[in-house]
Amino acid sequence: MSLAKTKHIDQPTVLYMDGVSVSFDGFKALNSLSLFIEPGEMRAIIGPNGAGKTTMMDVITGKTRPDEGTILFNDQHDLTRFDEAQVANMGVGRKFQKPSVIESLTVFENLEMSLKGGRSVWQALTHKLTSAKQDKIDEILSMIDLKDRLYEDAGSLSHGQKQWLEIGMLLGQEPELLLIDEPAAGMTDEETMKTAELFKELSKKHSLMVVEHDMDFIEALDCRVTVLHEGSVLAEGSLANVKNNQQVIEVYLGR
Ligand SMILES: Nc1ncnc2c1ncn2[C@@H]1O[C@H](COP(=O)(O)OP(=O)(O)OP(=O)(O)O)[C@@H](O)[C@H]1O
Repeated sequence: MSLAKTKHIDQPTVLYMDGVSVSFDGFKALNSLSLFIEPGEMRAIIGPNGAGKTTMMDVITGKTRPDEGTILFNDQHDLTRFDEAQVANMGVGRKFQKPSVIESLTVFENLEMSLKGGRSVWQALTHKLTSAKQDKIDEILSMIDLKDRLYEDAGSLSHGQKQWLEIGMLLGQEPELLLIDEPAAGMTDEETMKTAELFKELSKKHSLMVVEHDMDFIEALDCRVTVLHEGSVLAEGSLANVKNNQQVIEVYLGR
């Protein structure tokens, strides 16, 4: 039986999770979680502390193995069977909350290092990139708006710029699905809105799952929202829709 036959919906999905549960010492961090993301979709995930948002990203990316449930990438790869490196290679990129750019390297060097396929021995010896790789770096730089900081150390960038650089480094891996954890945390209002614009641009070519608490940012993303609570989906819909949901107000927004 092909894996796709285990799906309970007909439409194509880039990410399909059904009945996913994870327990830590008897406590269910994920409790029969089911959600799916369509190809090319941007989805915001919100929910109170401890709702299971990080654990959900951990099971998608092969960091944590679920006790039960189905997780499919592109309707064909059963992600529960692979480790973190394999899932990343398949095209699922993850950005943790804290930027992990190498501060002593320049913006260019950070990006160069992140490119898929790395550098060949010849390129490393001659310090030359293939024109395809140079084009890729140019494309990423325009996207993250760091063209004029190219040869400066990443350590000299603002917090927001470091986050954008790290997103650029993820793009170097050419992921199909990006999982991004609290990108707006610590950003100025201006950086937050610029990040929303960047994500809208990214969503033209990638599918995105964005975990965030900042409601202004989520409003600017203008996408479907899933509310997690106690390890499962409490509500799903437009932001306006979930904001008016009485249960969502009680467990999250009304606090
Ligand atoms: N390795 C672990 N061992 C034991 N309990 C864990 C572990 N990881 C997570 N938990 C528990 O599972 C629940 C869900 O945690 P998780 O970090 O996924 O929530 P979250 O929605 O990401 O929260 P936050 O918004 O605070 O980041 C929490 O109660 C947490 O304490």
